[in-house]
Amino acid sequence: MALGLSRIERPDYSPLGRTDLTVARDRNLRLYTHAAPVMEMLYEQIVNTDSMVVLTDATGTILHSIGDDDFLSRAAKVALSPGANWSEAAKGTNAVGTALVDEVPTLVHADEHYMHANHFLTCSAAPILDPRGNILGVLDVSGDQRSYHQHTMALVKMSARMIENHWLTDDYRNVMRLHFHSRVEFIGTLMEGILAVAPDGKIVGANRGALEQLGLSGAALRMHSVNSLLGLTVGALADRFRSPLAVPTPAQTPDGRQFHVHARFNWSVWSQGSDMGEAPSRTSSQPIEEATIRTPSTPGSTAGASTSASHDAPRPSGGGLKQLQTGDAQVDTVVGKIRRVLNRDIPVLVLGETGTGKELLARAIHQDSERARQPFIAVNCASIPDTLIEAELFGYEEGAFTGARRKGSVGKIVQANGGTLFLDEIGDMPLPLQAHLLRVLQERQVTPLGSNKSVSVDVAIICATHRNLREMIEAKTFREDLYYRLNGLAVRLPSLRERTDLMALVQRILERQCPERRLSLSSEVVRLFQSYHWPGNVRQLFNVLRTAAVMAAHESVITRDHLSDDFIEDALRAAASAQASPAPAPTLSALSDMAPSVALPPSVYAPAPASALPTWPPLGGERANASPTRPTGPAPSEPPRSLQDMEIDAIRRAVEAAGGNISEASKRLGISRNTIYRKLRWQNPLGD
Ligand SMILES: Nc1ncnc2c1ncn2[C@@H]1O[C@H](COP(=O)(O)OP(=O)(O)OP(=O)(O)O)[C@@H](O)[C@H]1O
Repeated sequence: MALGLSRIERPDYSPLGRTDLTVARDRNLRLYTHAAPVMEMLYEQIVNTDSMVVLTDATGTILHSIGDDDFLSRAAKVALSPGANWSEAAKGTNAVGTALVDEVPTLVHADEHYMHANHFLTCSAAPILDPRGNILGVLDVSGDQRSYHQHTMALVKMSARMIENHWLTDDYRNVMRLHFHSRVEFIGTLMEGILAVAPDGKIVGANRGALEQLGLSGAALRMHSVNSLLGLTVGALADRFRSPLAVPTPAQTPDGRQFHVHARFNWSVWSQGSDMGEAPSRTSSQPIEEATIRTPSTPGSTAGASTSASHDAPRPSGGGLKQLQTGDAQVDTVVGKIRRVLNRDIPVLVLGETGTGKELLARAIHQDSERARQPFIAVNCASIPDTLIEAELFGYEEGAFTGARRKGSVGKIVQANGGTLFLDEIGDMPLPLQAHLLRVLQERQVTPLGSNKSVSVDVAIICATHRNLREMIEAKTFREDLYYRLNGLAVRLPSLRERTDLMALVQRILERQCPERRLSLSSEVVRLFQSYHWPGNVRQLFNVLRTAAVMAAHESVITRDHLSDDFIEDALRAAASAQASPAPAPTLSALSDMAPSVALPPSVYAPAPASALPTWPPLGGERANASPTRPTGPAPSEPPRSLQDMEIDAIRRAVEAAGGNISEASKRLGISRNTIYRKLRWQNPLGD
């Protein structure tokens, strides 16, 4: 089975030990602080209904629960108690685990649970997201399935929203918040949208109500300023809403939606800290005091050749992304896309063959960003042994290891705090570490190995790989959830043979290498270069030119004599075979179908077209006496079944075959996860 789970066994009740649970609770103290009063209120609504209220962290581990005594003891028997993990990996389909994966409110009722032991439950869960869309945890009401009530889900959703709104207000207490709704009387209620606005007018955070009313994703919203979105300026809002008596002002979005807007801000903080053009001092969702932590690199670090850092580098004036533009349209497109997400806290995934300049691009992004004066830390996941990479990334406490490394070390993630972390060859990161990294990205906190104290971090993430991550996901060697977390914007750097600016690139490299003399190429070398396939991409070109420039010490033209013999041989062979065979199509990298250049968040992925459906298992094949591979319809003696029934049967069987793993089943069927849930619930006797 895909997740190694058995449907019929009792769930493995192996909760976290006391210490681990304490650590998990400490780490999520802020979540608990916001959630606890809301959980009490929620419980008051469901008391005496054989139910309980559950709070989990972003990994699905139960942090806290309150409920009816009788039900709590029954729930404990299926590990529905603090310390137990309810991720899909641990329990198969269940409301908490599925809400975590889908990041939407989820009801899982009775036998919709993957494990038989959980069939007595009905569970309504809603994810709790921070204002940047990072998942913080899940709020859930679980009860005896016989006590199901359709209002429970609505209550859970509203409660999760309440926690999110508290979190947002707390996060952005020192910036301006816009509370808005299309109906003025809804301002101040749970239905209102809230936007956090930086002093320069950029939108830096939003609650769920805002996304819903504006019909925009968090990422799309962060591309806007309050002016471009609502036609209002921060200055005018500040002037108007300084008075506590100010009434909401009307505003309209570019697509014609009309709202009433009320701005709230702390005038004394605002007037001191803002000159209306300044970027926010705090761009993350952390409290102010946490966001200012800067931890220097320690001597115990094992940086070596695989990691590099540039601390407090002066912000270069003409460098950055512009220097990469030498006339190739594909590179221009990549740079254009990146410019649009710059400083928007959107993780960038750079795809491309080795030597195409992925790290150079990452450095350029950092240099052009507001983080340019903070560290740029590059970690090559492929060149660090698996056994060291965890310590390298997350750091370790003094005494966590014996021997030379006993001194303790600040991990690379903490070193990058405030700046940019570049994870090169992310596809080479071992699976267990992928889970650890995902946790850090979700919680924005790092706990060094051997320590029980976590450090808050604020890093921009850029990853790169030459591997096909989609294939790795299929092969289960790369986590899908991490892929989506890292892939805010995926861009592919073209291989050198696809680029149309070879000669401009040559010129740029020669100018950089020998600024004191003007070097050019002989026409023979130009021809050789143009017919060559450059398997090592720009890195190879760079090396060939560096050698040639040295060889041509006192000359101004690089000729064939200045090139190394093996390169000439290789290039001539390539030129000869190109002449012998009909002109080959430019060898597009195998990566070309790896990812769209702009990655859409999972929620925007369209279901596969109907033509992708033939992987469906044969319809009707699940009946006891039918061969599972026989593509037959129902036996003639049976009453004809509706298409709808057959479709649902097929979905059920695919889910079964995928071991309860809905993601896997959706891939096999070529339909979205949501469609699976919708279709299966269609049959739900409770009609949800
Ligand atoms: N646009 C460019 N202009 C000048 N030099 C470049 C350019 N792109 C790449 N290079 C040079 O090519 C070499 C390889 O670049 P880089 O390390 O960024 O590639 P990469 O794709 O990250 O490689 P790998 O996949 O092996 O990690 C570096 O020496 C870099 O300076």
